[in-house]
Amino acid sequence: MSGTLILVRHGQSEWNLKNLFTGWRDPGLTEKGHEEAKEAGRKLKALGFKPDIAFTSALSRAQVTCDHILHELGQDGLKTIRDQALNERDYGDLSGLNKDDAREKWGEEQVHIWRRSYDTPPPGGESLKDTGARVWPYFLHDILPHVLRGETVLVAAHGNSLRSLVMALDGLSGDEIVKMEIGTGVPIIYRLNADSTVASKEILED
Ligand SMILES: O=C(O)[C@@H](CO)OP(=O)(O)O
Repeated sequence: MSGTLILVRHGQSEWNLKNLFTGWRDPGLTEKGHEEAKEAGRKLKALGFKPDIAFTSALSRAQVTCDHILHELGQDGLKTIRDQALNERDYGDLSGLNKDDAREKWGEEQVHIWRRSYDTPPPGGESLKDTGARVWPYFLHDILPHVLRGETVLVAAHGNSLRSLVMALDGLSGDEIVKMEIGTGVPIIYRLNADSTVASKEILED
């Protein structure tokens, strides 16, 4: 067995609440979102987790979530690396549009394909496959070596950047990933084997 990888999607953002496609836009967290992030930190603390390093995206909702978690853990100031490789999937022309308005305009099925399919990009944006093509190499090169050294690594990122990571870690197919959702502020704990395969996975839901 090697180390531990803790994945957390940011708490609820202002645009999650308003039901807008967000992607690379940069809204802040709602009150509920701040609370979800703190609660994630409290859950991790109760279980005795103590990250050695943290990674987050270039977007504030993930960075603030990361800060809240580290604060709850009593680890303010822990080395934290911010990189846009962990950003949310770029929603292209859909960014800023209301998801219900989009369903009315293009139909329920088309919008679901843009939101959840593996390889169909939204207009002008990234598919989950495109997202994985930047998340996975970054994970392999920058994050995984820490886990394989036996460290505990916190990654605070986004629904779809984390879906692409979970897809690769769990070996899910393009069909299986369609049904997979990641909740805001819900930690996912992976223990990895020395050969980087998954030894165990636990989702810290309420
Ligand atoms: O708008 C977004 O960027 C994402 C995550 O909030 O939305 P969806 O769940 O529709 O992929």
